[in-house]
Formats: sequence, C-alpha cells, structure tokens
Amino acid sequence: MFEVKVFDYEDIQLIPNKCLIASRSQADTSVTLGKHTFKIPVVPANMQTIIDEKIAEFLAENGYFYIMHRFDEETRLPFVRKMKEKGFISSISVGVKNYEYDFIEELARENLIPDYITIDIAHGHANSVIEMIQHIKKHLPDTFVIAGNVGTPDAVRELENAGADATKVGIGPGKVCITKIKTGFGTGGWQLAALRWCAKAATKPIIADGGIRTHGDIAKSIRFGATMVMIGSLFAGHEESPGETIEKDGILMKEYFGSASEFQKGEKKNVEGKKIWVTHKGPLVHTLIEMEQDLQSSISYAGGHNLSALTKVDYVILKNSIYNGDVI
Ligand SMILES: NC(=O)C1=CN([C@@H]2O[C@H](COP(=O)(O)OP(=O)(O)OC[C@H]3O[C@@H](n4cnc5c(N)ncnc54)[C@H](OP(=O)(O)O)[C@@H]3O)[C@@H](O)[C@H]2O)C=CC1
Ligand SMILES: Nc1nc2c(ncn2[C@@H]2O[C@H](COP(=O)(O)O)[C@@H](O)[C@H]2O)c(=O)[nH]1
Repeated sequence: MFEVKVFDYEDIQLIPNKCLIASRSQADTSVTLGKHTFKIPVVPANMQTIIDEKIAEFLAENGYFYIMHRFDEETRLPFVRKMKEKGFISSISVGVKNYEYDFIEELARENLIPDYITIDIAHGHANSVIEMIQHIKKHLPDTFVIAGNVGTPDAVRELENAGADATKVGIGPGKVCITKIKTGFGTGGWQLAALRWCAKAATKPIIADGGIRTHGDIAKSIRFGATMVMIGSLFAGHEESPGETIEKDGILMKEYFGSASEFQKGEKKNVEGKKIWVTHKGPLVHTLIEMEQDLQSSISYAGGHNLSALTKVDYVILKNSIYNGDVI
C-alpha cells in the first residue's frame, strides 16, 4: 500500500503570526505567472459555464488571469486575434486530438502567438500531453504552456521535463466531478495533500485545480505549494456566468456542469462529470473583490506583506475526513 499523510482543505488550519501591517489594504495579493503579473493568484476554471469571451475580456482588462475554455473550437483563433488587437493577454485551452496539432500550426502561421496555452485533459500524465507540449514549444516557443491535469510528483516532473512552464494539479476534487466515484482514482478528498506532494517535486509553478470551497482554501493552497488556484464552483452562478438560469421556489439558480458531463459532451460516453444548480450570486466583480480582501486578511494573519508570507506559516491538522461527501 502507498503511504502518504492525507488531509484536505477542511482538515487544516493555518496558525497566525504577529501582524506587520497597519491595514489589510497594505497587503499585496499580486502574483506573477510567466511574463505577466495579476491581481490575485486565482483563475476561473476553463469550463463552459464559468467563462466566455465577455468574462475573459473583463478579467484581462481588469488585471486578472483567465484561461478561455476549449469547447468552441472554431472561435479560438479569432478570439486570440481580438484580444491581441485590444492589447489584452491571450490565454486559451487545447486538447490533444490530431486537429489540435493543426490548430497550433495555424496560430504560428498567422503569427497569432497566445501568451498562455493550457493543455486541458482529464489524465494529463500521458504521452499525448508530452507530445502536445513539445509541439507547442516547437511552433510557439514564446507561449507559456500550462499542462494537466495530474496528481503525482512523477507526472509533474515528466511534464516539466517535456517543456511545460507550469503544471495543473487535481484529478477528481471538483464540485461537479464524479471521477473518483466512477473510476476509484484521483485526488478527491486529499487534494491539499496531493498538492503538497506534487509541489515538493516541482521546479516550476503549480496551479492547484479543484476542491476550493472557501476563500480561506486559496491561502491554504499557497501554503502547500500552489502559485495559483483554479476555481469553478465559487465562480459559478454569477450574473455574467454563461448557462441557463431558472427560478426554483422563488430563488434564482444557475447551472454549473462538468466538462466531462453528458451536458458538455452531448452524449452519455465516458461521463465523469455532473450538473448542479447553484444559487444566483450577483455580479462577478463582488466575488473577485471579496477574494482579494480575504486574501489580504490571510496575508496579515501570516505576518507578512505579500503572498510569500503564506508559504511559511505553521499549521495544524484538525481531523481526517477523507471523503468529502460528493454524490452523483
Ligand atoms: N480535473 C479533473 O479531475 C477532470 C477534468 N475533466 C475535464 O473534462 C474535459 C474532458 O476531458 P478528457 O476526456 O480528457 O478530454 P477529451 O475528451 O478531449 O479526451 C482527450 C483525449 O484523451 C483520451 N483520454 C481521455 N481520458 C483518458 C484516459 N483516462 N485514458 C486514456 N485516454 C484518455 C481521449 O480518448 P477517449 O475519449 O477515446 O478515451 C482523447 O483522445 C476536460 O476539460 C477535462 O479538464 C474530466 C475528468 C477529470
Ligand atoms: N472529474 C471532473 N472534473 C471536472 C469536470 N469538469 C471540470 N472539472 C474539474 O473541476 C475543476 C473545478 O473544480 P471546483 O471544485 O472549483 O468546482 C475544473 O477546473 C476541472 O479541473 C468533469 O466533468 N469531471
């Protein structure tokens, strides 16, 4: 049996240090990834009910990182062109199927060099991802490549060695994920411990992906080795969020579905995601501001001035609830 100390976000509390700032507004939450610096170490998930072109533009214009999803394949090239014309960063996703190789070459031919490309597949520790990293680096050497998703140090090392500039860690901890139930595999229930395990092997940034349920979990992710976190559920259900809105017992709800769900795929084949309805949350900007303020508080409790203070704080393990209660 494999032995690793397992815990998840709800099992950990960070321990405060003496405060060094006079106001939380002095705490700097910015993070640098590649050639760009962003307001907070958070990126909304590259999923169809979380981001669309309008949200991407809003995020880019206001200093937030974004990753456009890959599910409207034909719109990706014009999207990169539009973002470049507007002077915004361009950040898209690709898969690993044959036509994606042609797409990368087309971007290079058109001299449309995305600032960031994320290789977005479920089981990222695979030759298909390694070959795609190498293909992107050959044709678009200046593009920052994020590869994933993975859940082991071996996978992080292999993708980094293949040329990935960052790896994305998280197999199955997502709110609309059913991978652990359908396959028995993944980091669902011990995502924070898996992050720590992977971060020890990493020499480049890690993006922790999935399982973030509270703003405090962002600080915990940074403590355990993430440079940035990818979040779906906390960004679902906003006024601007793509997807259907319904009224249930007088309460407005919005849909949030998995990228490997029947709703995304249009068929019941290799389904590893589900759809849920989340309460309407109001404008996206309110959540972004609240996240920034909560992180500023976290930095103050860490006894520092910026995110680096979070990487050194002590912590306690409160309990050990491996199973996080997700159901199909
Ligand atoms: N982070 C997570 O925990 C998870 C995320 N997802 C999300 O769902 C979306 C769809 O993912 P994915 O199905 O990978 O994308 P695709 O449907 O684009 O599949 C990518 C390629 O990988 C193959 N493939 C997929 N899964 C496996 C596997 N377990 N073993 C071997 N080959 C595999 C597929 O072939 P074939 O279909 O023929 O097997 C296909 O050729 C993505 O956005 C992904 O991020 C999905 C599950 C888990
Ligand atoms: N196993 C699956 N994981 C999925 C699917 N669609 C997206 N995802 C992953 O979830 C996170 C978001 O997690 P959250 O806890 O913040 O809501 C996302 O970034 C993907 O990595 C899916 O269908 N199945």
